[in-house]
Amino acid sequence: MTDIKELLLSRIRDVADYPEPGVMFKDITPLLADPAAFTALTDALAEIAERSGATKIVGLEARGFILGAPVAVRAGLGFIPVRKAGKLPGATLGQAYDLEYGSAEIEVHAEDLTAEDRVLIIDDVLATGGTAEASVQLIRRAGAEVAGLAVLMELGFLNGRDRLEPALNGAPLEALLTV
Ligand SMILES: O=P(O)(O)OC[C@H]1O[C@H](OP(=O)(O)OP(=O)(O)O)[C@H](O)[C@@H]1O
Ligand SMILES: Nc1ncnc2[nH]cnc12
Repeated sequence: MTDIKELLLSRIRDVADYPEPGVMFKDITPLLADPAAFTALTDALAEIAERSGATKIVGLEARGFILGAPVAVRAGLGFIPVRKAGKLPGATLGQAYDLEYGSAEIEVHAEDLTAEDRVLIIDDVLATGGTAEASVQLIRRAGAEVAGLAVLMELGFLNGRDRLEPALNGAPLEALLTV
């Protein structure tokens, strides 16, 4: 494993049985609190953004905002928030989905994405892939192209990649870490 991967992994805390029994929660707050690790993560994701040819970064609420916003600034791209339903004030498009621990709906401002846009989606964790799959569908319905999806960590045992790959339709899924 590279030094950067070791650094990132060492700053992610496992919390058993959160938010419900049977879930091993991957807590990224120690990583965010460490400026060297947070900078290394931002740089690695910005490099993926530059390679992808993306014109915009979409971050998925809430932890995808924390990672996606500095990446957008670093890569010189606009940042578009995909929020949980009911939080955006303008005209929205929405998409329902299932989570490892529940179900939810996400929304985006319809006017934020156009047919000219190539979007890199950023989030912290790929678990079942439900959130990511819904975001891909949402971005396509908004008329934009999906340049790829980048996450800090993929939970391989939940097979989110298998669920997501048909929706990605050839666009890359890049995970800095896989556990
Ligand atoms: O692959 P999935 O099974 O869809 O799970 C992954 C999603 O779950 C978490 O977000 P959560 O909905 O818990 O929201 P939060 O970031 O607001 O805590 C995580 O940040 C991803 O967005
Ligand atoms: N196990 C997990 N840890 C952190 N975020 C998650 N989102 C879905 N499953 C998760």
